[in-house]
Amino acid sequence: MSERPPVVLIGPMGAGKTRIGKRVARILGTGFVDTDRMIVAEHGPIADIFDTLGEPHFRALERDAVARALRGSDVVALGGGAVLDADTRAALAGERVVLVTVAPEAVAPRLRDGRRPLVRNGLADWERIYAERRPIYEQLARLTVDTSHRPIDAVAQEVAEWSKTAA
Ligand SMILES: Nc1ncnc2c1ncn2[C@@H]1O[C@H](COP(=O)(O)OP(=O)(O)O)[C@@H](O)[C@H]1O
Ligand SMILES: O=C(O)C1=C[C@@H](OP(=O)(O)O)[C@@H](O)[C@H](O)C1
Ligand SMILES: [Mg+2]
Repeated sequence: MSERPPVVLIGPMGAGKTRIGKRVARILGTGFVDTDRMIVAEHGPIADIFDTLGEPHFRALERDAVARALRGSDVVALGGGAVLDADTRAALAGERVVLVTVAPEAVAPRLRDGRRPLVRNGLADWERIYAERRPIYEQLARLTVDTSHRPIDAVAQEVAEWSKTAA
């Protein structure tokens, strides 16, 4: 566990935050935390939380998970909507925040596993949600990497190298 604030991956659903975060941590030889995985471990599948308790309840669980993850983790992948929370945005300001992006045509096959309740009705919803959040992502990010046409390993390597030089 590191004394410095973590490297934090943000960005739209299916961009690769979870996969890349895990690889970055492996390259750096450090720990990794995914806030969605914390929520699933503690409260069950995300789709079930949305269906039974609603999105506001999920966001409250997420806010709590993010606050814990940011304390003392090395690499953290957030869920795509975590930055909607003002406390989370304040905590991320000026930190080593990486925006992971992807083009609609590349993300479409990645969203078909049915685990993301907000995009059950298809790509148009993904595009609308991304457009709404894009200004927030871009304001917070100090590095942007696109995963549409590059293998996960190459992107992870770039993020790991950058994280060593970023104060
Ligand atoms: N170049 C790539 N970079 C990142 N993820 C990719 C890439 N190509 C395919 N994927 C796939 O995209 C899916 C979504 O990745 P995930 O890390 O869960 O995204 P997020 O956490 O941003 O929602 C995974 O199944 C992953 O294997
Ligand atoms: O963008 C969002 O609002 C969400 C993104 C998901 O995480 P990923 O971005 O890792 O898919 C997950 O937190 C939930 O389905 C809601
Ligand atoms: Mg994820």
